[in-house]
Amino acid sequence: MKKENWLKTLLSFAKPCKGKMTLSVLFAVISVAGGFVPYLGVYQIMKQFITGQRDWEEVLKWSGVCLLGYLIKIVFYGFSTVLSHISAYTILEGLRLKVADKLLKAPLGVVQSKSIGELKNIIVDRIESIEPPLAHMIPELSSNLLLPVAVVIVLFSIDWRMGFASLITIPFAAVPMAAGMKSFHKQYADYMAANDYVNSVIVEYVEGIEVVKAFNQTTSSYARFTEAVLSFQKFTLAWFQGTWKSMNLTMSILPSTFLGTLPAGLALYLQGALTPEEAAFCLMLAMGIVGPFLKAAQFINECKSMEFGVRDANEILHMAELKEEKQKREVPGFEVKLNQVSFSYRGEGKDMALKEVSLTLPEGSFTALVGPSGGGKSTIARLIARFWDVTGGSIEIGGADIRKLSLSQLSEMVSYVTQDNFLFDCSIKENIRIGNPKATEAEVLYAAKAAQCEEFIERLEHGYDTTAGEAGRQLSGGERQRIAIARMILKNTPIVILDEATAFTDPENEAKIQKALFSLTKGKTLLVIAHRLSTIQNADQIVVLKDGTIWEKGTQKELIENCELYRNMWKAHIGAKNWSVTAAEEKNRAVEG
Ligand SMILES: Nc1ncnc2c1ncn2[C@@H]1O[C@H](COP(=O)(O)OP(=O)(O)OP(=O)(O)O)[C@@H](O)[C@H]1O
Repeated sequence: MKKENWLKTLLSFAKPCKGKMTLSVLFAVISVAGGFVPYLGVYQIMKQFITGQRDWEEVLKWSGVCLLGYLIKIVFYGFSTVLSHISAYTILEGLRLKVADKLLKAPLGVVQSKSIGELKNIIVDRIESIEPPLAHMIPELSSNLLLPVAVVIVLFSIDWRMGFASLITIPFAAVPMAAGMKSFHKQYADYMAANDYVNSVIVEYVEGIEVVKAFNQTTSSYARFTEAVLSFQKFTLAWFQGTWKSMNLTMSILPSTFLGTLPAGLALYLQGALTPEEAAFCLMLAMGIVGPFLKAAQFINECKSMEFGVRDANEILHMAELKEEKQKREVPGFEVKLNQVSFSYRGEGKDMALKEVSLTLPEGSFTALVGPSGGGKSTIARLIARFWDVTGGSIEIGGADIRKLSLSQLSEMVSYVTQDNFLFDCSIKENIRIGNPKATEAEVLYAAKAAQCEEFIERLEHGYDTTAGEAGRQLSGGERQRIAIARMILKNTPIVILDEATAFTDPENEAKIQKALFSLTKGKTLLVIAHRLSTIQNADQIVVLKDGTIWEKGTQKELIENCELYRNMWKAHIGAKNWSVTAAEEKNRAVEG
């Protein structure tokens, strides 16, 4: 992966808010300048008293100046903060959109090589962790750094010895600080790795809670979970124990500026080099150096968190993309052709899921893929939908290599319904509308009806407006599949792939859906993967796949006559069907008896 500087990446997303960021810096500087005015005001007031003038008008004037300075500081700090927050959210928005876009453009395998926990960690937590430092850095870091710098400059301008005296604690504090920071980057990287691990184990635990409940009765029996939590706790404790001494020492030495300024101020006053008001002013100024400086030091941690956030986001931003043409291409037909297609999920030429498969799905025909588990049926379907690119050979639609089409053009041509049907947390209606966001209400209802969804949707409390989350567990696997089929019907593409699309549906509904599907897909290039062979017996061609190669192909009649593998599969299917009918009859007889 190409390594890019994290700051460069971050700034590349800052382009739309460059003006706002510049203004934010400018306002922060004005705020710092405003914050310095009260120091000068207090000095003038002090002078009135120390010199014995006590001109109340002067005192009142300088009090007003202090108040004005303070107001300028607050108001401009507010402006700066607002602008820096707007900029931070703009940067985060750009980053999140780019990451989401990247996930769509990357091959599915690359995305799936990361666990859900890992992805959630990057997209939700890491990117979110960039926001607070980003939003606060400009106003806070500017004031917390510029103010001490300005104070030190003023101290030097009053007397260079007072300037040095105010910095006396720095070399002493630097020693323990350097010791504490020695392995900061490595420790932080280890902390992030430990954090990632514990997060991904927690997400895995929550995702697999059903299995945990079924096979382990208590949390502690889920060893991986407890071990991960414990090791994270141990790691953080060890880190804290390794650094608290040096950090506490630094924090106690650094603010003790009086150790330098008090004796120096007194000595210079006694020598006559400083007037009493100058000496008092220097002592007052020296006290204002360390507080902001320590606050600025907190940003070291925040900057690291930002660095790691951007670095991890960068990992996604630099994922390999499926190459695509930007321009739409004229595709004369919808015949699908696999030319010597080979494919390995590992991309290294080993564990070939498909080996030089050549197959034509004529336009408007119905092809079924059958065969033993692991034969490569779903792989063919995924490759046609271009979730991955073929390792060898090519796939054409209407004579055009699908790698030469844009992903959106391909998506307009191909619908792919799988066994895993994800419902987004919006209404059932909106979930169906994903198939075609421009569909009218009537079209959505029509698709739902055709996919036999109406009966169970009407059962839900808010019908079509029930959110998928609300419907949640109320929806069975078969019902979810029917929603996915409704999406496909609404999408209305010329090529349709159904990968075990009705596997979870009960036989009665399956028959109805099949009927609807076959009438709705008439004239389309249809590819069906099914284990229930009775559902595909009328296919124009049935392709038997075994071990990544085409074992045999033909019509149902031809295969029963010529292909022993298919014949056995058919017998097993019919046997299972007869068995289930007989079992049901026996059960009925027992109930009646
Ligand atoms: N995401 C993946 N990563 C790695 N290997 C995979 C992946 N998906 C499938 N495979 C492997 O590729 C081969 C073909 O799998 P495929 O899912 O295409 O078979 P199938 O015929 O559809 O099986 P089934 O009928 O069980 O769904 C199998 O050996 C499988 O283990």
